[in-house]
Amino acid sequence: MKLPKKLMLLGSGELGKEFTIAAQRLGNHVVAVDRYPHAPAMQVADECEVISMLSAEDLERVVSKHQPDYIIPEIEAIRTEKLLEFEQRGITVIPTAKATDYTMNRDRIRELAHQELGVRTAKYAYATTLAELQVAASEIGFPNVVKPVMSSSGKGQSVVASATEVETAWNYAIDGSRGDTHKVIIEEFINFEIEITLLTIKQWNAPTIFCPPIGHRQERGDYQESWQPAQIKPDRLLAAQEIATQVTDALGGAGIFGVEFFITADEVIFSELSPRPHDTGMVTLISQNLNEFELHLRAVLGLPIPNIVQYAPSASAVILASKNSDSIYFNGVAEALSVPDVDLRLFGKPDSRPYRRMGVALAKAETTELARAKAFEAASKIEIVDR
Ligand SMILES: Nc1ncnc2c1ncn2[C@@H]1O[C@H](COP(=O)(O)OP(=O)(O)OP(=O)(O)O)[C@@H](O)[C@H]1O
Ligand SMILES: NCC(=O)N[C@@H]1O[C@H](COP(=O)([O-])[O-])[C@@H](O)[C@H]1O
Ligand SMILES: [Mg+2]
Repeated sequence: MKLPKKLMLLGSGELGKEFTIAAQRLGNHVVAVDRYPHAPAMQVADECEVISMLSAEDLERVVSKHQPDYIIPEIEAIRTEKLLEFEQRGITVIPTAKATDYTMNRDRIRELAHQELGVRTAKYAYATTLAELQVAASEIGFPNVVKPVMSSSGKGQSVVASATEVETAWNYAIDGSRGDTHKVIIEEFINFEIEITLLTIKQWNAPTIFCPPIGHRQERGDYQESWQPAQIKPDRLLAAQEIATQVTDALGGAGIFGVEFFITADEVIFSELSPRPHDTGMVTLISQNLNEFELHLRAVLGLPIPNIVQYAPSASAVILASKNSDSIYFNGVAEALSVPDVDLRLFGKPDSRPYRRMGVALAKAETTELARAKAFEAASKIEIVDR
């Protein structure tokens, strides 16, 4: 294997930025692509392109122009049929074009896990009209969770407490849906003790390996804080590792996957997975010898991963914007960094909107509780101002 390789990143947010840094540390050439200019990964990549990644023509144009060795999707919203075509033409799509196609929408990956592989998931049904959703809701029971089939980061997702709320949830899901599909998934509400991301590294020519489990807390369907290791019983962890291996084997290829599980008093329930680094996995930027981006890169390029070492209990806490602005400054950086074993990533997104993730605070400590408190404290010291 000869380096450098040319890597084309489809999606250039905070996850892509750290991946680009990891790739360039080993001398690779990165072309960062996204829908808007000055996206985080573009600030550190060798070259960049601003296109609609849902457009087959746009994708064709940039792939023909740059002739990458690898196409590395960083977001879900990509014209995945086109990725299948690139793969047939001999370009390696990470982890596989099939994996990006199956995980673009919630229905295919859910059916693969539940129907083909027999993995335990929340009870679910689909609806394409309000009337269908009302019937499905009465069958699944209350509370339940309604989500657009095409969405991520909690967009269009709501918890429905009773029959009177179904219509509001339907409208919210349709408004929050990516594209023009009017299909929603309704799931039984899982009353979990903890939810985890199991970073699963699938390699070309070596066995699948795992990072210590990451616990996380979500609000509005979007992650607020994560910590590692998550305290779960060894037999639960083993069960999650077996499911993660089964699902990622069915998707094939190589790379890191963020496999999400709900852990209840007596069950391990598969939720969904990202065939790429996971937002909650940003905690590995401080916790491990190799972070999730370095692991992804090594898996993609077929480089060895001799060990994954967790240095100490660690945590991450998000820094969110509160309003629309295109003039972003951060106050409180010095205060946040004055505590030992605390670090920050400020993504450099050119504009903000309410709840947009603009940065993350990272912390290490003697226990996950202390690390969480430190990361939260550091994040709360950062104030986003206009000038
Ligand atoms: N059936 C459920 N029962 C209980 N909580 C749920 C259920 N489905 C989703 N949630 C909560 O909402 C969060 C977001 O849901 P999910 O992961 O399906 O959405 P997402 O939009 O794909 O998020 P992301 O892209 O950020 O991973 C979950 O992490 C969990 O906290
Ligand atoms: N849960 C998926 C996730 O966290 N994805 C990360 O957020 C970026 C989009 O951010 P934006 O919406 O602020 O542009 C994506 O590009 C990726 O880095
Ligand atoms: Mg999720």
